[in-house]
Amino acid sequence: RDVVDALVEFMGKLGPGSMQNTPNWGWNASSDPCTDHWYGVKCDSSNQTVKDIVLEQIGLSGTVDFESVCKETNLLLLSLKLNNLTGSLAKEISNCKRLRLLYLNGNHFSGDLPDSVTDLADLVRIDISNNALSGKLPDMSRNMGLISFWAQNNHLTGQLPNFNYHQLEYFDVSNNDFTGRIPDDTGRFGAKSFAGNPGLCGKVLPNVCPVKKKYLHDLLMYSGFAILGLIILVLVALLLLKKRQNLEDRKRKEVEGTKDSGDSSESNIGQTRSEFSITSAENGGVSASLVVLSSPVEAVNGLRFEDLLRAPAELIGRGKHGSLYKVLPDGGVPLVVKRIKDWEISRDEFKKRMQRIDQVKHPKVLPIVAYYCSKQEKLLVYEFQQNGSLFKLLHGSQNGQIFDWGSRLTIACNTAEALAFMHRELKDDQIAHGNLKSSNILLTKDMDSCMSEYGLVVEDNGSQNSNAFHVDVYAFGVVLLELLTGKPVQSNGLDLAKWVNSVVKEEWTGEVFDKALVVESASEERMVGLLQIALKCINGSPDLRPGMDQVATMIVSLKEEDERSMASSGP
Ligand SMILES: Nc1ncnc2c1ncn2[C@@H]1O[C@H](COP(=O)(O)OP(=O)(O)OP(=O)(O)O)[C@@H](O)[C@H]1O
Repeated sequence: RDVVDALVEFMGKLGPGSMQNTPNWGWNASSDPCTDHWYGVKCDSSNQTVKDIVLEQIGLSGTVDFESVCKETNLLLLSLKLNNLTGSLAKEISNCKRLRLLYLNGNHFSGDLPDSVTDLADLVRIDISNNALSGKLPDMSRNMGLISFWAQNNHLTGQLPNFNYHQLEYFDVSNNDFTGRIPDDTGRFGAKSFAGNPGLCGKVLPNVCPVKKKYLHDLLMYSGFAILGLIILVLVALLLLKKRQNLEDRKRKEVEGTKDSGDSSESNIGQTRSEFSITSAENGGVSASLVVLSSPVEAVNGLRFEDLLRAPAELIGRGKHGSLYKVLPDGGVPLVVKRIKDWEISRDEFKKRMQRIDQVKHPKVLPIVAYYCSKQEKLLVYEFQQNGSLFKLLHGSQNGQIFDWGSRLTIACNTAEALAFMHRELKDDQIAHGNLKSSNILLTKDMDSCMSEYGLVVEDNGSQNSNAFHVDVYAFGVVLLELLTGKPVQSNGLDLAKWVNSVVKEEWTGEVFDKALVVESASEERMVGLLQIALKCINGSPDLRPGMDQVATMIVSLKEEDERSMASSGP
């Protein structure tokens, strides 16, 4: 009875329409909506509850009393579309808990769509289009089952709320006053669904959205972090530098103190410089023993052994054949001092050898600046090369440097020519390099390559000695393999040579090359050409290896071919 009374009250407020006087109108408290078949009412199969109320296009002109109509809590469908209804949509709409379909379109409703609509958990379709609704829409993503939302031709404002766009089949909010970004990230609804909202922007609309403030905020935040990180890094680097300087100062003072007191005992001298400075002082008149060869570097010409002794020294390598120190003489250029150990060679012989090497000058061979020879030790002085070695370039941290095919071929060519020249000039003296490897190919300040430590190693074995030039050719072949494969060498290059030989035998030649070269699309034809030269150099039978002259000629012509092809394929 309560429900019937409430429905009658609801109808009373809807105002007179065109159908009230028809015989089956019903809608009075003395009849039953189901059994007496009220106009527009449908009930469940047991005629107990009203399921649908459909009062469409019958000229109703009052207001909707949602509180009353929703007394029928089992209502599934309420359609009042295409009338002249006015007033607002009250929050009591949510009392129609099971409402699935709500059609209010084509009236004169005003005010907003109440938040309580989002409590209608079973709502499937809602049409509020063509009214005079205003205000913001509630967050409709809570209406999980919604598949149609029509709200076009109203005066709705604010940002579009979230919807379950993935689920929606129909969506129209065109011709309102919405603003901001379209939240539809599915892109399922085109411009038509959003048109007529001048303040809206998005992918599908002509209005492109400005960069989100959040992005700007994030960008600023992250750059802030990066700058902070950088500042910390710089501070740490400065701190380390300062520490190092202090250490060097301390060492220098220690050494100077030692000299001043006339005490040359080992224990008083800084560890890094002790090895060559003490033992070299064996014969007293030390300055006479340092032979300074004519050097292109002016600052080196007046170098005295005392200058070397006094200068701060840093051990930078301890190899098979000796130790290497970086030395910074007062006011001079940085030098390196190679201390060769266990070299059974007479002083005269050593001197003669060094002088011969000095006479044979090649621009791509690092000249010896000075040498020192005593019974117990041999020292060689070279200019320090700040850009490191080919080894470092190939296998060290590359700091984003690209070591391309052209540069590799140039180094191969320079080294081959320099080695061929030295072999030619020093053939009669039987002076080969003896220890060619990528760490002995250095890079000058102009990133030119130059070969270092020529002639410092002589194998004791007499029969091998006669093959010293062939050994150099083998070593050069291994350098070529390193350039081509980008792989480091172990066991004197035997492992790399073995691996390359096996891959080539299996005809997977392409697999051999450094990925960096493949990525750069270096000419495979010329890489294979260089590989063939390398394989000739590492021939197991020394006598079958080509001479360095021959090797240099082959590489020069390969380089010319490469340059020609670059020029013809250039812009
Ligand atoms: N003149 C130089 N300037 C700058 N770095 C150099 C110079 N000479 C050698 N080096 C580098 O110093 C490091 C140590 O050199 P060292 O000659 O002691 O090593 P090695 O050649 O591996 O040993 P070994 O010659 O005894 O077999 C190497 O990385 C080498 O490239």
